Amino acid sequence: MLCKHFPKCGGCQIQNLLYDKQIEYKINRFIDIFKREPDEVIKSPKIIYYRNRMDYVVGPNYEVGLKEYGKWYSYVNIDECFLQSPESNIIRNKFREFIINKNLKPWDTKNYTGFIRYIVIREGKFTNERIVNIITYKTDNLEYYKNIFFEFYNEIKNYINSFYWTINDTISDVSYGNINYLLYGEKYIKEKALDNFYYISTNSFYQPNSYTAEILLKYVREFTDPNENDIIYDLYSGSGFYAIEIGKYSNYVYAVDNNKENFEMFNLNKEINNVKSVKFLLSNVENLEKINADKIIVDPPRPGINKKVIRKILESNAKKIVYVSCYPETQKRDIDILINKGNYKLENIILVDQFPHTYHMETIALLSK
Ligand SMILES: C[S@@+](CC[C@H](N)C(=O)[O-])C[C@H]1O[C@@H](n2cnc3c(N)ncnc32)[C@H](O)[C@@H]1O
Repeated sequence: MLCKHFPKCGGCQIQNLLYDKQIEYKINRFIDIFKREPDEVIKSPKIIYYRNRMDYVVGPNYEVGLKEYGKWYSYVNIDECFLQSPESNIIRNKFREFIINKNLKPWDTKNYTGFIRYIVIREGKFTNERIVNIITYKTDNLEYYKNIFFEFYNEIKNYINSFYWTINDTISDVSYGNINYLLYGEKYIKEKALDNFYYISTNSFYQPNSYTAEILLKYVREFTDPNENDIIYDLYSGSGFYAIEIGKYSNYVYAVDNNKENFEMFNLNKEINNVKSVKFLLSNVENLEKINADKIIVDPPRPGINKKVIRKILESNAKKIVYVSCYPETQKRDIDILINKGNYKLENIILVDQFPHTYHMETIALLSK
């Protein structure tokens, strides 16, 4: 596959390599960082249309697509992308046509003018449910725009289950905001991983590749090896992706995340999967007083585990740490600290190709003592 927007588009960086060569590239990157080979390398079951979320940005000249790699003010007007789905292509292209026809002004990140900022599409690969969210700057004409957006909804309604409008009234160039209107359909969509269902809202966290997400879940369960009486913390838990699965086997599971939308989804996830015992602590992980755990699952954002949190993990003396990461450089840094200061041993580390055609990878490490 070589998409016509490559290499300008920032969505994929190594699409010019055949898939096996991409894997080779990632193994070499892994070896560079960890100074050892991964114990296992797992390819993505799907290499096109694998992403369940795309945040298409709107540029000042009615570009709708992604940014050029590393350039915050260069927009790639995309009419075909192999990352999400054919339906996503249709919706995005119709959206561009719509904002042009209706003369809706794009937001300009340089001059802080305009209105339309992003269109975010999320979909459940195994449920075929889809949520569309239009992100704009603020307006005094709420009802007027609700009616306009309803016209767009009518154009795409056959493809979606849920239609939102979010207002980001700040100058930050982000695809979320604090005012959310459900304009049509279901409040949330669902995705399936192994035997579990997970609710997804406009901005709750869900692993972006639904196919490898199942693989992560399986390995995290296997590495954690949960027993009935284990006390298990799932740090940076999102909406409880791992905690819900682990909660089927252990009675004392605590998920910790600081995002309210994740908390809301967690409560629904707990219900739909009938996992009663798992508890959610809505908090910054670094604010936990103490981590009193036998086993810890940790899946931080790119900067890795906060220093205070590392200290608390070391103090916990947990016998197993399962460390999932989307940023191997910070994971290596943290693993070294855990090994050197906590006497942990790196038992296993695997590479999962969660992001085909990009140089990103997911890694899962099992540390124990
Ligand atoms: C990579 S995601 C992992 C989510 C989850 N493990 C999953 O697989 O769905 C990182 C999560 O960390 C949360 N987060 C970021 N900083 C945090 C902090 N300081 N304290 C608690 N949660 C945080 C985010 O809300 C996000 O859900």
